[in-house]
Amino acid sequence: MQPVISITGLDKTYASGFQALKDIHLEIYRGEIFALLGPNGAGKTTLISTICGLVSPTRGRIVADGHDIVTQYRHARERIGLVPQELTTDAFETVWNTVSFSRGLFGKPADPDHIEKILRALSLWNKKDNALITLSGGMKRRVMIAKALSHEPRILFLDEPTAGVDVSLRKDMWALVRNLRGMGVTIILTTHYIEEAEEMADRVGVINRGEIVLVEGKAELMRKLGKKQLILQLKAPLQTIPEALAPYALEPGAEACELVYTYDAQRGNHNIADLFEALRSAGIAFKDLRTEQSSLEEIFVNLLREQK
Ligand SMILES: Nc1ncnc2c1ncn2[C@@H]1O[C@H](COP(=O)(O)OP(=O)(O)OP(=O)(O)O)[C@@H](O)[C@H]1O
Repeated sequence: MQPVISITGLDKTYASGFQALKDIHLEIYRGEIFALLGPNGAGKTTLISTICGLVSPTRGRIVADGHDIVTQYRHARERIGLVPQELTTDAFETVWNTVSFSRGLFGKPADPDHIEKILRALSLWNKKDNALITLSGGMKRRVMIAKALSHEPRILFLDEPTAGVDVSLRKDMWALVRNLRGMGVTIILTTHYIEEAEEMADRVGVINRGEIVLVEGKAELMRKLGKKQLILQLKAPLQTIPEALAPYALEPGAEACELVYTYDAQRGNHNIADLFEALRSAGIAFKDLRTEQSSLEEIFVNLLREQK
């Protein structure tokens, strides 16, 4: 796949001496939704601010849509739209003016048709003459996205797009981001909501203490690291687990009659047929069963634990 952003050997040390990014190598592919996931203070904002040219790299190189972000800053920046965490707008300005003005800042000629298209796509068209101060929080956030899209960037950064946004609005935002990808925009979002990465991303990059710990397709990540559990509901509670079942490392479940078998979902040889046979031989009958797969949340927590 073709990278739209290539980062090689990127370090960032702030003036305070604090090293916020350590030897980052990362490629973002054209047309994907990439979620940069990490705990507070991991370096997510520093990384996207560096790609957007707002923070200068200490070492390393970043190329955005074919342009070096340091030596060809203007060209690189033109390709990029950034929706920052904080809403930075003039509260008394109208939606239309805010978005149109932003396009002008990039030296692009006025294009009312384009502005109309994005306002409609973001369900803001009927608010175009409203002052920002009269809008709800969710609408203001959408204005920030419209602003970032006003100069027709190929790459859109969303820094914590749903921080402090309630659950139903969060779902609207996810649908919106998918729509934007449908329009051909590559999307990089930062989040510490695992649910958000799980819901939206094609690939997930995990950053912790300034280092990229892992980059993986979301489905692969879940498949690779996800443990699966088979939960058997027994007909009668077990006092002890018979010796013959020891190889399966069975554990009692949350309910009295439950027995849990944990296996690696990726491996084909997880012996479930053998387990059933062994249960039958031991005279243990079950009336129902279900499987559960670990979520990205559990995977993430385990990853960070391993790193310590
Ligand atoms: N201007 C600065 N000078 C010194 N240190 C900074 C500066 N900006 C950020 N840092 C530090 O760099 C680290 C990474 O911060 P950053 O904002 O990139 O993290 P983050 O992953 O975006 O966190 P959050 O999820 O809380 O937004 C933090 O320890 C932060 O205190």
